[in-house]
Amino acid sequence: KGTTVVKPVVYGNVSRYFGKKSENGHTHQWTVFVKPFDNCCMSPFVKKVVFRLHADYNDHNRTVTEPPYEVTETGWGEFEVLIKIFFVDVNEKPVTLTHLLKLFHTDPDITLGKKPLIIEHYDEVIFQEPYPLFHKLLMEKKRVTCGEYKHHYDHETFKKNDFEQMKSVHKQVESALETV
Ligand SMILES: Cn1nnc2cc(CO)ccc21
Repeated sequence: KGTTVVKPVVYGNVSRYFGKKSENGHTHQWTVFVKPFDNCCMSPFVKKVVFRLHADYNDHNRTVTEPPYEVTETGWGEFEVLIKIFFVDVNEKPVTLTHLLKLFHTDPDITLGKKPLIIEHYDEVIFQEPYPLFHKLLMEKKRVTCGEYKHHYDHETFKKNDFEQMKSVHKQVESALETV
């Protein structure tokens, strides 16, 4: 039958300049996250999310086992964060999203720390023919209890970058469905 379940997610980071450099050289506080696009809680089908930070951070593999799936830190540099989502069904392969942490922006209000920088990317976790029990968990539409998420898309960026990305994701799904 080829049942396909699609879970839309948003991942990225928020960053805020301290307004000055602190004694340890850190200049920004940031939060990297992954959240459901449609505000349906991910906890029924997500076992844990591991955020792999830059190797120089203490305990650079941060494991989060319940929502909100996010890590907040301070620092001075931008680097790639690996976001690995593990599912409650061990037969389902974990999904790894890569996000380039962004701290800096040309907008003076952001540079001066008057407002945060918000970067969001859209993607979809696609499950092909999940086992019945897991399928049931995937279809549970439990509303998020950790407060409604607001998506602060930078619409230009979303339309330009993520739309291209989305088209490629759909192409993958179509070709995968052809094989079944
Ligand atoms: C690359 N980067 N940027 N900011 C950082 C902070 C730490 C922890 O002190 C380690 C690495 C960092």
